[in-house]
Amino acid sequence: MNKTPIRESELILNEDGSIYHLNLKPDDLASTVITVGDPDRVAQVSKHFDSIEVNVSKREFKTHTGRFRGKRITVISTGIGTDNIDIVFNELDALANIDFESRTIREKLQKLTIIRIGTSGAIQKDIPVDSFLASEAAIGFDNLLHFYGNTGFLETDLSEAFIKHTHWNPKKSDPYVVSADSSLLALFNSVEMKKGITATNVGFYGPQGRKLRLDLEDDDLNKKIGSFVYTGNRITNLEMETSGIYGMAKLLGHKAISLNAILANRANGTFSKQPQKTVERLIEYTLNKLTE
Ligand SMILES: O=P(O)(O)O[C@H]1O[C@H](CO)[C@@H](O)[C@H]1O
Ligand SMILES: O=c1cc[nH]c(=O)[nH]1
Repeated sequence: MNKTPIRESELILNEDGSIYHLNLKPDDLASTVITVGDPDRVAQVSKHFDSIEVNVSKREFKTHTGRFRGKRITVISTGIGTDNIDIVFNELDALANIDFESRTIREKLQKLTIIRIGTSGAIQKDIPVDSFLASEAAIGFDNLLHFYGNTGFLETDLSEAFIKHTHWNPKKSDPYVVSADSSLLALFNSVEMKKGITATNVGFYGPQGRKLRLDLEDDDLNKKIGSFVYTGNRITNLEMETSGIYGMAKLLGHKAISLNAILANRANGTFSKQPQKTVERLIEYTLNKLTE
């Protein structure tokens, strides 16, 4: 074990001893963590808690830690995008696995259980708005994972087949595929929960094939993504964080699952008439499954 202290420019602590962006101290973190994109969704989750012991905010990162039916849970907002996932996951892991006094990695590493409750747009006609979908795997059109070593877990056969099928323009990115934690996939399984491969992109408009005033590089991108099938599995939905979450969780040794409230159906051109209600149902579903 390397006991050289991590330098002040790498492990950045605030004056009160909290970690740089999240403003949290190690004791503030529960071993079960729910991540949401929208800071307002944090209170939507924690309003179900019996008690809240931590309430901290900085930038887009809002955190509540409390108890739900006796189980200690942290709920934290990541904001939008895998660039924020890099910050949140490195800092959550530091809180769990680095001794802030000695600035060294702990001998015994803690494995966090991380559940994303997010919103997403389906690209398959048969996945209606207001349904739930668990991401069995994520294909990342962002490039976050390529900045790290030890990525032997990437499912390169799938990404190579995808690149070939879509004639992917390499100027966009080098797509990478990471699978979900299988025990969490089983925990959140039910007839209500659809499953599929989630595509994570670097934007909401052009990168997800949305056209307002701007021309797209490839008008057929979503169709090509939607027609890709690999060993019976298809890409079902688009959002902006899951590939980073799955990749960072695998690199750091944590368990992660991404649960999607489907608010848009891009193939049918529809959007939910009750987005808040659908997200609320997914929150209740998640909290119940965590404590069943
Ligand atoms: O609702 P959240 O969790 O933010 O997730 C989705 O919504 C945002 C875009 O509207 C992106 O972050 C996307 O991944
Ligand atoms: O279509 C959608 C809906 C929610 N979030 C996304 O990223 N895309």
